Amino acid sequence: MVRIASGEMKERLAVYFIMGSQNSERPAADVLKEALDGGVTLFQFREKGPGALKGADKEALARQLQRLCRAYGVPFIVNDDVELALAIDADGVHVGQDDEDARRVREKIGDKILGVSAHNVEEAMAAVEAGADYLGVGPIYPTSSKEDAKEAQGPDVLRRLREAGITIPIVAIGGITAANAKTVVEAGADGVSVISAIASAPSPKAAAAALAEAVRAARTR
Ligand SMILES: C=C1C=NC(C(F)(F)F)=NC1=N
Repeated sequence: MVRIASGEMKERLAVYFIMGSQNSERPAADVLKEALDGGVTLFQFREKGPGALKGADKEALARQLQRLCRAYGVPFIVNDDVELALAIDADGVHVGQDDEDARRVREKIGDKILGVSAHNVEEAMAAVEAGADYLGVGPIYPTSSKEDAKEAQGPDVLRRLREAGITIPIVAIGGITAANAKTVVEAGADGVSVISAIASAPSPKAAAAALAEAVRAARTR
C-alpha cells in the first residue's frame, strides 16, 4: 500500500460526513446509508460525548458502519482511536491537536490516511511536517456538534493558510451547510465536513446530495 495521492485526497474531501451514535436519534447505520446514497465521499466514525459507546459496543458499531462504507467504496476513517483503527483495518485516522502526536500516529498506521485538525498556520505547518494527508480546519462557523469547540474563525483562516503556501488538502469544518459550502470552497477548502447538516436533516440523503452539488458548483469557478 502507498500513501494516498494528494489529488485523490482532495476528491475524497468533497463531502466528508462525520458521525457516531450520539449524533442522531436514528440508528447510525440508517443515517449513514442515506448519506452514502446521497453521495458523501468520505466518512469518519466519531464516537464522542456523553453516552458514547465504549469497548466492544464501540467496535461492533465501527465494524457495522465500516461494512456499509466498503459496500459504497467510501473510505472509513476513525476519529482519535488509533488502536480501534488498527484493530478493524480502517482506511485512516483523524487526530486533534490534543490527541496523540501526529508523528507517532503516522509511525503506527503506516500508509493509512492521516488527518490532523489545525486552527492556524503554525499548527498546519507542524501537521504537514508530521506526515498528515489532509487538514481539518475550523470551526469556520459556530457549531452545535462539538461541546468544547473553539471560537468560530470564519472562512478567512482558510485564505490565511493558502496565502502562507499551505498546499496540502484541506477540509473545512464547523457549522457548514449547503448554504455556506460555496464560500468555504472559494476561500480555499477542497471540501466540507459536516455532522448535523446531514445527521440531523429530515432527509440525510437529500442533505448529502445538496452539499455535493454546492461543492461541485463552487469547484467549477
Ligand atoms: C475535530 C475534527 C476536525 N476536523 C475533522 C475533519 F473534518 F475530519 F478534518 N474531524 C474532526 N473530528
